[in-house]
Amino acid sequence: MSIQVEHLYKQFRVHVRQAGWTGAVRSLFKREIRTVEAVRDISFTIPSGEIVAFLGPNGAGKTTTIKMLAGLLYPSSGSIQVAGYVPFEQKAEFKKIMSLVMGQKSQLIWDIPPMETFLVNKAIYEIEDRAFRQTLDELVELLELEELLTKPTRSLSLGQRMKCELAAALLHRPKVLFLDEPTIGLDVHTQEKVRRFIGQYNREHRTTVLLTSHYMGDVTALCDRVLIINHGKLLYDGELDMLTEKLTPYKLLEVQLSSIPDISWDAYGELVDAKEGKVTLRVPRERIHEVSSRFLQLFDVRDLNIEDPPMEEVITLAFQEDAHVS
Ligand SMILES: Nc1ncnc2c1ncn2[C@@H]1O[C@H](COP(=O)(O)OP(=O)(O)OP(=O)(O)O)[C@@H](O)[C@H]1O
Repeated sequence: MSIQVEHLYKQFRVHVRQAGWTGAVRSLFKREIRTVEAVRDISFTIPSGEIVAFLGPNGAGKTTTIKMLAGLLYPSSGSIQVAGYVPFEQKAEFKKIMSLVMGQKSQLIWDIPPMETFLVNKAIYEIEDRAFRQTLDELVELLELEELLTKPTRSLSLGQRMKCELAAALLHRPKVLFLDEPTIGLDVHTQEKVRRFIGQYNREHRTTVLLTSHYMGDVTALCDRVLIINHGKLLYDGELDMLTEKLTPYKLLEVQLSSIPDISWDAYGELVDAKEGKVTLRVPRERIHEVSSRFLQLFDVRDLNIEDPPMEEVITLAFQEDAHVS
């Protein structure tokens, strides 16, 4: 169930409000309209069963794109096919094979327990009794929902509600899943649980997943491939590892020594920090083995650690206007 997007554009026409009350009065007679180019010429393909991260800073165009993929917004131009369907045609069969989860919006009915929303979804998606029971049992086990099913939704914590949102979205066994910030606001432990569930679900059911998240932990744990968008344009489509290598052509070498010698570290790399016996250097990727061996030969090394720069650093660089990532 692949996703194909070609030359996708979305413009919004917004009324410009003038400042102050005289401006407001003037706007009544003469409405000034501005065009917001939210998505500008985006093309990509996601093969069936793949899980891909869709990243970009605030206002980059992620939600707008996802809403078009889920059939909630009309594109201004370009084409989209999701599992062979044109989303904005809103065919009933299309709704049955996809699901959209938005971390900021709830699809659960607030005043009743999640189980009742699940039953509403059963009716909407025409899920047979047996299939419903089976899927529900699996989701209750994987997401540990047992205790939550009959509590009023409004009394659930954010994390508990998010797990129920995921279950509600998956009851009809969608083949394509759009997840817009599924871990937003969750504590680290619940984030970890939710992302583990998404990974497991994707592997077991070969669901195609497009995921947006501002948490790099979600991305590194779940996705090999990332799409990066900024100002509505696609800046990068490729492997996360390649992006890291391109943007940060160095590794971090941390060495714990018995004591820090009073020498220049220039011959080893760029010094980041040196305190309490620990030296941290930025070392070009191609020199990392040679530099680590030299350390082991020349110094009294107690511990040595080689790491990629933090993903947040890579992504911050990737979001920059002039990042040469494509
Ligand atoms: N309904 C709308 N009317 C007018 N402008 C809109 C509308 N929806 C989105 N926009 C604008 O389109 C641009 C892209 O917004 P979008 O919500 O897609 O960004 P995003 O990447 O999802 O951001 P965030 O990470 O903050 O959720 C922004 O400039 C936003 O203000």
